[in-house]
Amino acid sequence: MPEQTSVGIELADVTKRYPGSREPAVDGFTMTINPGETTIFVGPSGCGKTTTMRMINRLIEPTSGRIVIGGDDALSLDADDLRRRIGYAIQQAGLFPHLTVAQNVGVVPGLLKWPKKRIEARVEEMLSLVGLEPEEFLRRYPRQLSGGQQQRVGVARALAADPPVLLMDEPFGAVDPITRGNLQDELLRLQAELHKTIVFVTHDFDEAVKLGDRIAVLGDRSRILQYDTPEAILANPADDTVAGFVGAGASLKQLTLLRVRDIVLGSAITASVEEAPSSVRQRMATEGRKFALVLDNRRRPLRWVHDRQLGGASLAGIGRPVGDVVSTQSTLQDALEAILTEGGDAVVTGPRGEYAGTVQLDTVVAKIRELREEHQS
Ligand SMILES: Nc1ncnc2c1ncn2[C@@H]1O[C@H](COP(=O)(O)OP(=O)(O)OP(=O)(O)O)[C@@H](O)[C@H]1O
Repeated sequence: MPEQTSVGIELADVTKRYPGSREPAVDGFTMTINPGETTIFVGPSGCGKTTTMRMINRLIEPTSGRIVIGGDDALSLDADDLRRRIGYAIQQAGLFPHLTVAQNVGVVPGLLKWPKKRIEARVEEMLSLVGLEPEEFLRRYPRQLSGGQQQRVGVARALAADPPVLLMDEPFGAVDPITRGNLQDELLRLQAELHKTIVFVTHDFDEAVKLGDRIAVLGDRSRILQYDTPEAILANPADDTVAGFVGAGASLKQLTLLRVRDIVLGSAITASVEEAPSSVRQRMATEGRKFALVLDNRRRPLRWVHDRQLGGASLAGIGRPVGDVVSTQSTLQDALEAILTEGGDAVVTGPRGEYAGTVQLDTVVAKIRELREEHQS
């Protein structure tokens, strides 16, 4: 397999029949997995996700079919050699309990006969990469780590030999929801830097939406029910089974994929604290607006004022303080939350906290409608 960072994977008519089983566990599976992307296999328990994934590194030997990784026929390579070139992370980390963290992370580089010094340096680099302080963790044993820390070590181990392909089988399945969210965020951060070809198995559709560039929704015997981007699957599930799997609230889930920078911002009537209330009221009347946004002298949003509150001599201290603000990086879900807590348009601020525009409920609704129409075939 070439040592380049991005390699694609082709599976052609791959079938697995376990000895003694009448039905194949995977039946004629054909898929192109794009290089440098995260592809998620998602589907109900027992549908064949793990079997399909493990055939890629030949932890399970296919009964028939072809698997090509980065242009090489995986089935004609030496299986041990192949496995050393593909990172593998599993649920509960699967660390060797009698080896230290350093030894666990160094396993594959050791098998590849890297010099000792290079392994040590690589182990430290990998632990830092997954957010574990090397000095603190190198000499610990897996039982001396929390579940989340074990998963991090598992990811560090999978990445240690810098494999172009990473297989991850429910790697965050055994930790609490908060740790799980953190590990997912870290994987996104790592992948933005590393651009590995990742195949990730989960039965959690929300995890698939969050992490996947592409999602394959699998049914019985690994039949591909839909294989597309998260946006397209949410906007237009291929059939009722996929729709059932996507679950309730598909439109709300779409909001987690869109950012404030993806929509056209609205504009509020703004006023500086020094401006005379009467002049603000006049501008509001001209534009037919009920509310204006008061900014401080660095254009940071302070308060919303209603035109009824503009009878006095100064804007200082009147109106309702702006609570939740969002940035252009925020998701539309964050913006919707802000709209709901604020009870009106969400205020968008720039890098220095300065006012940049607003997000209106109508814009959010229109964006979802637009996406749906775009993906309607
Ligand atoms: N070693 C084996 N021998 C016989 N049948 C097996 C073996 N391993 C798995 N199977 C069967 O193959 C089918 C697919 O299993 P697989 O583990 O690939 O599913 P999965 O989608 O990963 O499930 P889960 O989400 O529960 O892990 C199941 O019906 C399972 O019982």
